[in-house]
Amino acid sequence: MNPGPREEEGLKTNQRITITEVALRDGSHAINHQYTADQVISIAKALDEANVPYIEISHGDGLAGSSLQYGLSRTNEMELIEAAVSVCTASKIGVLLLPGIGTIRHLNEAAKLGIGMARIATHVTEADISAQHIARSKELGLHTVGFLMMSHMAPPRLLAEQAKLMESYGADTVYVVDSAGALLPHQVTERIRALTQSLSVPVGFHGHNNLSLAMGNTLAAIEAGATWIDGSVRCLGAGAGNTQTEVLVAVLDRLGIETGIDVYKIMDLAEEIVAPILLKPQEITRGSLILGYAGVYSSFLLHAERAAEKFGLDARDILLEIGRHKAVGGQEDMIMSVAAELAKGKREAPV
Ligand SMILES: C[C@H](O)CC(=O)C(=O)O
Ligand SMILES: [Mn+2]
Repeated sequence: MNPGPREEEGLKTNQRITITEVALRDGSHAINHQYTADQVISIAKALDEANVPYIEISHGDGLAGSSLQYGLSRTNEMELIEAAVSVCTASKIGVLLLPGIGTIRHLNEAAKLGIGMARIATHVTEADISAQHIARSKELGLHTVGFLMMSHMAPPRLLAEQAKLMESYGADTVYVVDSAGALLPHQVTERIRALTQSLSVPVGFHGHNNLSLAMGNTLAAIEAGATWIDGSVRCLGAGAGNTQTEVLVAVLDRLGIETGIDVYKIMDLAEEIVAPILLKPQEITRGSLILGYAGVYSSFLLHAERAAEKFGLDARDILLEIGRHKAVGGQEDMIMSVAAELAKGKREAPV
């Protein structure tokens, strides 16, 4: 393939970027956790053939997320992990674990299936609850990532302190996670810089495209020193999805930044294997736009749309109210109670 002219200047990095594909985990939110084993096998196999280094698979809310609160999975995630491991030769399978939703027992179980990475995710100010999970992941010999969610809710200095805690527990990489897709490029730069200046381990970035900034933010993150980047093929992630992997691979190739991923193969799998399973195209709708605008967790979108239908409300009003409450991941139950309150207020409002 002729990649065309490379950019002369490029970004200020000569580092290789390690990409983690998250459509099989973050994308689970967008399809109501309905992945089948056949879908996971065909996507994982194609990602492996495209030479994607890491593929994350779990319920959208991490190991053991399948529940009434977060959404029931169609297929047991351990079955999905096992199936993916069996078809991958180059790619390593990773899992996400939110302490309190998943436990050490789930991590042990996934490790037995042959995963190569565990990402331990906490709210941005709660890194201290990750200590034992990070330590266990290291004992299991896994590449261990600290994943600081809702990073827009903490200023750079506090974020760096939390990242430092994760590093002290043994994390091999720490991520700035823009769960709400609310960060603007300069805010990504400040946050990534704060981490690269205070950590010795590599820094990663996970974006969401709710404000159409996932790609711009990712490039800002790379320029500020992030070397681990998440993407989802065809934007198959919560809300408007993540940085679109096949586009990112092409952009980085144009910039002369090495990912090791085959550009044609990643484009083909996005088009031929992932696009057909989408419930609807991943675009920025008024609902996903509000997530970024109000700083709300991307996975709350479908929950809010269901609540809006149930109570005859506009999902945007629910999401704005949730944003005012500063709800964090795990507080999905708040969506229904906020909706019930709004509906009550509407009924009682003087006419
Ligand atoms: C559990 C969340 O969906 C993790 C994530 O991808 C994010 O915070 O963003
Ligand atoms: Mn996400």
